[in-house]
Order: sequence, then C-alpha cells, then structure tokens
Amino acid sequence: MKSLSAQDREFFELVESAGFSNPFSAQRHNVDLAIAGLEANASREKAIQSMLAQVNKRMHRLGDFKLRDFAPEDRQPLKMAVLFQLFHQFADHFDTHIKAQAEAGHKPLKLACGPEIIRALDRYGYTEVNAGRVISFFFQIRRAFTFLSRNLVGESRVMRNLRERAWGTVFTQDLALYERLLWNRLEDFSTFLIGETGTGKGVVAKALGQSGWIEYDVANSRFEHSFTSAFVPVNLSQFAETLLESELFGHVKGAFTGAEESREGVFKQCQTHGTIFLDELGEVSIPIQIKLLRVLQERVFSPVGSREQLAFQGRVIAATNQPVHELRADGRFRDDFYYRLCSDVIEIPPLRERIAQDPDELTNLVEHLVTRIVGGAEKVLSDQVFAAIDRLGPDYAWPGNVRELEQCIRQVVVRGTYDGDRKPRTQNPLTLSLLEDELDANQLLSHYCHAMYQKYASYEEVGRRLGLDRRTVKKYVVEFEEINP
Ligand SMILES: Nc1ncnc2c1ncn2[C@@H]1O[C@H](COP(=O)(O)OP(=O)(O)OP(=O)(O)O)[C@@H](O)[C@H]1O
Repeated sequence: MKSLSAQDREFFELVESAGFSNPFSAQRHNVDLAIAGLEANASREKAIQSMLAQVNKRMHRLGDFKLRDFAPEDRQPLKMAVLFQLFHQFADHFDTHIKAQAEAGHKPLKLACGPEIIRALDRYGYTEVNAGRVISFFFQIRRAFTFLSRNLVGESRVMRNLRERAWGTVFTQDLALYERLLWNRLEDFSTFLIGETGTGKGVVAKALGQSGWIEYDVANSRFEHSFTSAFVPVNLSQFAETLLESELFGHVKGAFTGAEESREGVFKQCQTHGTIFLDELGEVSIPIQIKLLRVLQERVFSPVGSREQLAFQGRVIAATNQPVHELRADGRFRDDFYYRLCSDVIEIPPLRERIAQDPDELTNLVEHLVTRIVGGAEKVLSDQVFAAIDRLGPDYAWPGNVRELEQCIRQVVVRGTYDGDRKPRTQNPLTLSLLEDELDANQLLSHYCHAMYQKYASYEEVGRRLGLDRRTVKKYVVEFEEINP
C-alpha cells in the first residue's frame, strides 16, 4: 500500500479545503493566495494558476497510480487533488459547452471532452459510473459559477453576500459532502426569494434553477437534459384561479367546461432535479397554497379532475415582492406554507442599499445594462445616463430598483433624459392624505378606524387593537363614511 509524504498530504488537504469551499466567500480567496504563496492583491486567476502548477508538480512526482493503491486516510485528499487538477484542465471546455448549449436550447448537445475526462479518471481507477458522476459534478460547478457571477452584476457587500448565499443553495455549505452524498437529495430543499419589485429575484431564480444536478450519460457522451429546460418559471399572478390550478397541476379531458383535451401542468413538465419557479407567490389564494403545500410535503399532485397521484421530482424556488410578515398577519399567507419555505430565505437587496454601500455599483450596472440594451458598450450613452442620474439627486430611492434603472436607460435613449419615478408607492387613501398634509387629528383617527374596520370587519376587534371603546370606533367609522360616501 502506498502512502503520501507528510508534506504532500498537508498540501493536498489545503487544496481540498480551498477547492471545495464557496468560491464567492472572502475566506476562499485568502486560502487560494496562501496555497499559491502570493501577495494579497493577486487576482483569483493568478492564484488558481499558481496552485494548479504546484498540484501538477506534486502529482507528477507520484507517477502513475490508482487511488485505491493508497492508504485509506490518504485517498480523500489525493482524490480532491485529482479532481482539482482535472476540473481546471477542462474548465475552458465546459465553458465552451455551456455557451453552445445556451445557444442550442433544449436539445442536449454532446460534450466533446467527455470521453477524454472518462479516460483520465480511468487512469486513477474510477469506474465508468463514478467517472460519469464526476463529469456531472464538474459541469454543475462550472454552470453555477458562470451563472451567478455573470448574471448577478454588482460588487457591493450585499451582492457579494447574495452570490455566496446562492452558491450555498445549490451546493449546501459543504461541497465535499454534496459530492459524496447530497447531489441527488436536494429536491426537498425549497428556497424563498424575498425582495422589492425589480431587484432581480427572477435573475437569481434562473441562475439557481439552471445550476441544478444533471445526469451525464457516459454511453452517449451527453447530459440527459439541457440546463435550459431545467428551469420552469410560472408567474402566479397571471392566471385566474381556475386556470392557475390547471397551469400548475394540469387537467384531464372534461375536467371543466372548455377542457376538451387533457393537459400537462408545470409540475409534470419539470424534469428530475429541475426547478419550478413560483413567482409572485404572495398573490396566491389559500386553496392553491394548500395544494402547493401538499406537493412540497408529499411530493405528489393530482391533475384537475383526476385522482391519479403523480410524483414531483424537482426543486421549488418561490418569490414575492410583498411583505410576507404582513401577509401572514392578515391571514393571506398560511404559516405552515411559510415554514415549509423558510429554511432557505434569501433577501435580495434593494438598489438604493447597494448604491449606498458601493458608489461603483451604479456605474457597473449602467455599463452592463447599456451593453445589454443597445448591444455593445456605448460610452457616450453611458455618460448621458450618468448625467440624467445625477439630476435625480443623491437621495433618489430607485423604487423600481434594477428594472427602473433599465427603464431610465431606455428613456435616455429615446428622450435624452429621465425624470424619476416620484409617484407615491401606495394608492392607500390614508397614506395619500397623510402625504398631502391634509388631515387633522380627528380626521386621522376616523381614517384609521375606517381602514382597520375594512380589515377586521368588527368594531370590537378594532377597538381592542387601538385601545378604544367599540362605540368610539363605530362613531369614527360612521363619521368617515358620512364624509366619504
Ligand atoms: N444584479 C443584476 N444584474 C443584472 N441585471 C439585473 C440584476 N438584477 C436585476 N436585473 C435586471 O432587472 C430586471 C428586473 O429583474 P427581475 O425581473 O429579476 O426582478 P424581480 O425582483 O423578479 O421583480 P418582480 O418582483 O417585479 O417580479 C431584469 O431585466 C433583470 O435582468
């Protein structure tokens, strides 16, 4: 039985701790630098190249070997060094494949470097099945890294934290454990994205949804599905109640008037390890919440008009831009449903918080969005946008967040300027009156009692909540209704 020298073993253990930690964490970069023996300001690429050179040198000295030739305690660090080396050797090939697959759409393409990786792993004693799993793992890591870094623009602390959190959603805290045991067990882990409108919840959901596990088919040198079909978004606010149920769970022929053919819902369409994105979850009625809860808990659902139980094998990501705690307090969002989703709640930061943390955030985003909107970097346009933003003043709150920033750029393209979104964010008459300074204390109380009475439909309850007698509440409500017939 072979064994590693103490130095090699220590080095490979370091490689394991670096190579298998979250690439978006601050600690990761420091470990990379320490291993590579570089200065703190060296780039990530440089650190990885230097680390790779050292791994290659030590592996070369070991000559040809199978992992099983080594003592059990040496196998894990050595295996991680092998994976680290191969992953970086083929990273560019995976990038090319990701680009080609994104362009090709839902039909899975052949992975050109697949057979070569299988042969390389075979030299270390990997079986074909295990080598196929390594390819799935490499591909998933590369996708998650690419989608999270490329699509989530922003270097403010909150955005860096967001990428780090999102990586944890895909791979958990422990990538090595994920590789060994958890890769096919994450379907039960749902994610709830919360944040104001336009902050990028859809972008995060898509990056996560397209970064799930996809099985590699060794015999055909291709993945079983394309990552483009792994993400199924549904905007729940777009459908009337009856149609929504059918959209989600499907229906059988004759289930309701107009159901002339049976139809598959999105839960059926979702592939194994795929993701369903339930957007605008705050809009959903209680009966639909109960049905969704059943899918999350029991992983089965029935099409409308059928008793058949179908299995759901994907993962759920939900999102809302509504204040969840208020929805729960009002009884519009069930607690059991919330608890099912709350194990992984990710808050997407508003744009104003990002700008306050890092003034370059706006510059980076504008340049990114200008390139996306007009198809290339346009310095003159970017400068015009910056001038328009300056005119909004330093305290402008960006109520529509990144979506509003896109709108701002479009308006600068068309009109040369942007005036900002100054309308109050709520149409609530009480808030509007308050903003206009038009209420005295008596009117304020009468407005407030009326608003509360609309909500609780009981003078008793409103009185209890406001510390007023029920008769007083009634007096104010009647007064309000007389003035506002
Ligand atoms: N970090 C980001 N980097 C680049 N583009 C972004 C980012 N965040 C959001 N965007 C862009 O802003 C727009 C709005 O994003 P998105 O639709 O994901 O917001 P949302 O939070 O889901 O909004 P809503 O709650 O209204 O559905 C999209 O065009 C998206 O591409």
